[in-house]
Amino acid sequence: MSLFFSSTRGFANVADYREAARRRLAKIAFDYLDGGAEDGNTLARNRAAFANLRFAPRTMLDVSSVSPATRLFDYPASAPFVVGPTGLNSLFWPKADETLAAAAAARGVPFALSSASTSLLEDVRAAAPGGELWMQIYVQKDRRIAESIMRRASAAGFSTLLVTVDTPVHGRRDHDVHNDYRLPLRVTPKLLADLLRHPHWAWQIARHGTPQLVNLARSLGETPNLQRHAAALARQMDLSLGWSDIAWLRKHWQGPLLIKGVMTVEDARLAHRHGADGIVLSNHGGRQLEGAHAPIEVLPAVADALGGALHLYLDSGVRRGADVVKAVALGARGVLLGRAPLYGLAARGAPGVAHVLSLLYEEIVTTMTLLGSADIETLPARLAGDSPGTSRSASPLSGRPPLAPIPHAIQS
Ligand SMILES: Cc1cc2nc3c(=O)[nH]c(=O)nc-3n(C[C@H](O)[C@H](O)[C@H](O)COP(=O)(O)O)c2cc1C
Ligand SMILES: CC(C)CC(=O)C(=O)O
Repeated sequence: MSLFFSSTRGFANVADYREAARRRLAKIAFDYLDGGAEDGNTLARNRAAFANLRFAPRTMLDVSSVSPATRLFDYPASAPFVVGPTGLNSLFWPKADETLAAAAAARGVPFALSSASTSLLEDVRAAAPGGELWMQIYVQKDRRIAESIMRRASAAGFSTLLVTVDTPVHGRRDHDVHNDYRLPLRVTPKLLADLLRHPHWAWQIARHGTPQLVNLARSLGETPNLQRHAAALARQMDLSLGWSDIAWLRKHWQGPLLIKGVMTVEDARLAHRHGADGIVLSNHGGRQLEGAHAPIEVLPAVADALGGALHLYLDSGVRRGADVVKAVALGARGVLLGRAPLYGLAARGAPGVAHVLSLLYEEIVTTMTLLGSADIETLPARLAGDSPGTSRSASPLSGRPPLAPIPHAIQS
C-alpha cells in the first residue's frame, strides 16, 4: 500500500470513506459497490427511514460506564453489529475478505463471508483464527454447491449460516448497464478512460489479477473461471427454493441458521414455523426489489409478532452508530453492515476497515451516553415515534420484553 493511501486522518464518518472510495475506485467498481436497483428509491428510503426516527433521551442517569456489548448467538460481541456478506470484494482491494475478517475479529464482532467471495473460506479462517465467522449461501439449482460450501464452512469452524432468499434473480442495476459492467471486465475505450482516471485502482487490479469466485469454483471442483462462475451465479439460482427446504438445510448445517432477506410479518412467522433460528430483515441494501419498504420500517411489527421467538437482525442503510442503536431499540438483536466497511476497504484497505468499525463503535457509545443508556437492555425505552412531540411514555416500544437469550429452535 502506498504511503499516500495509508492515512486515515481527517475521516470523521462513513460518508467520508464513501467519498474517498468514490475517488479511488474506477466508476465501474464504485457503482457496483454503491448503487441500488432501478431509480434508487429504495436505496434512498433505507437512509431516510433511519433519519426519520427520533430518540427520547433520559438524563441524570449514571453513564460513567457505557457498553454496547451483547451476545450474538453464543458469541460475546463488543457491539451489536456484524460485518455482513458481500460478494466480489477483491474488486475493491486485494485479499479483501481476509482483511474484513481480521478487522472484524480485532473489533470483536462477527464477519459473514459471502459464497460469492473472492477468497477461499479456508483462507479467511486462517486470516482470522480467533474470529467469529458466519457463512452466507445462495442456493443454486445444483444443490451440491450449497452442500459443499456448508460442509467446508462447518469444517473450518464457521458458526452460523445465512441463507439469502431475496435474490432469485438479480435486481435491475441500471448503472451496470450504463457502465457496460460484466465479468471479467472487458477493456473497452470507456473502461480504459475510467482506468486512466483511477490509476491506483487500475494498478492494483493489474498487479493482483481479476478477482475470481474461488469458493464457488472449489465447490464445483473446477479451476476458477470468472466468466463461467459469474454466469453460474447469476443464472443458476434455484427459483424453486421454498420454506420446506429449511429441513434440507438443517441436514447439512448444525449451527444457528438465519434466513436473510425477509421483509414481512408473514414470512417471519413462516421462518419460525419451519425451524430457522433467526431472520435478517433486509432489502439487500436497495439492490434488489425497487419499491420495497426499508427494513427499519417493518422492524417494529415483526418484532412484536415474533415476541422474541427468533433472533432478529436487520440490514440496509446502516451508516451511523445511531442507526445501530435505533435498530436495537426497535427490537433487533443486531445489524449487518453492507457497504459501510466496504467504503473503508475501498478507500484505505485494512486501516480503512478498522477505522470504519471503530468510528461506528464510538458513535454507538456516544449515542448511548447521550440517551442515558449504559447498556443495550435499556435502549428500547429511548425511542419515540417520528411525529414531533411524541412523548417518552407514549412510545409504542415501552413494555417490550428485554432482549433475553433465545435458545436455538433446534438443538444439536
Ligand atoms: C457490493 C455488495 C455485494 C453484496 N453481495 C452480497 C452477497 O454476496 N450475498 C448477500 O447475501 N448479500 C450481499 N449483499 C447485500 C448485503 O449483505 C446487505 O444486505 C446490504 O449491503 C445491506 O445494505 P447496506 O449496504 O445499505 O448496509 C451485497 C451488498 C453489496 C453492497
Ligand atoms: C456477487 C453478487 C451475487 C453480489 C450481490 O448480492 C449484490 O451485488 O448485491
